[in-house]
Amino acid sequence: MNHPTTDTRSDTPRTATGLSLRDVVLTFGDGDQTVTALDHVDLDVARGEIVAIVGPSGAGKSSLLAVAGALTVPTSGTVRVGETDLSGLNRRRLAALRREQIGFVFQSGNLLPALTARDQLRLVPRITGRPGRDPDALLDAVGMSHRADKRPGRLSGGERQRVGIARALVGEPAVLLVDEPTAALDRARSQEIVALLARETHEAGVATIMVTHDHDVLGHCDRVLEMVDGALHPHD
Ligand SMILES: Nc1ncnc2c1ncn2[C@@H]1O[C@H](COP(=O)(O)OP(=O)(O)OP(=O)(O)O)[C@@H](O)[C@H]1O
Repeated sequence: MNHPTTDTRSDTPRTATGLSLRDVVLTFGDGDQTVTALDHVDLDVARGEIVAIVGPSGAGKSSLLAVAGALTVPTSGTVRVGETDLSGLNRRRLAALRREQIGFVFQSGNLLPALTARDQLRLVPRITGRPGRDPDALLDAVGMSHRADKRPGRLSGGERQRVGIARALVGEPAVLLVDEPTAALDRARSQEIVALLARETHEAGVATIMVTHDHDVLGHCDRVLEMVDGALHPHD
């Protein structure tokens, strides 16, 4: 990440900011009951960079993903996805930005039970209205081309997670938000999945934030930050 490079697929400079949070505060409740979930958070994630967020339960990691993913409007501060300042957008435009610019990967893949792996990916362009990446090429890239015709019930946890990653990337998002991707996986599978996330982040030029409790996988990430009481710190 030291040298400005150009992503082969999109011509997006690796130094371009994919996601930017400035002085973001998120509080819940009021008066004596106020909880500060995010406490003046500043964070820039470049296109082609994967940043891991660790930290204790209740520190604000899920809140960070919710704000970065345009699911929760912060109490104050600025969130930008690419060049777009989210504070200027109404609910309809926020929903459109989520569909078009943000990919989500959850703990267990969150796939639709009735659809084959290929059809999970084919559904995305119908929702976004944009062609996106070729489903078969992307399934190949995540090592799932031989399972493309299988439904989630016939796939292992690691395979489901691979399909979930491919589905999150098929719409060519600017930002990828990943919540505990290895929670349901054994150690070897966890390493494979985070290595895959890092490789796809670099190759697709997406700005990735991964929340994890799994310290064994941090070596795959470009940066690691720790969240404590709603504030971000460098991780030793
Ligand atoms: N909807 C809500 N209403 C009130 N308080 C909330 C709400 N969502 C989160 N909080 C509080 O905000 C703080 C941060 O919660 P958050 O879920 O972001 O932490 P976390 O780091 O993701 O925790 P975990 O690792 O357990 O998932 C906590 O004190 C939590 O209780």
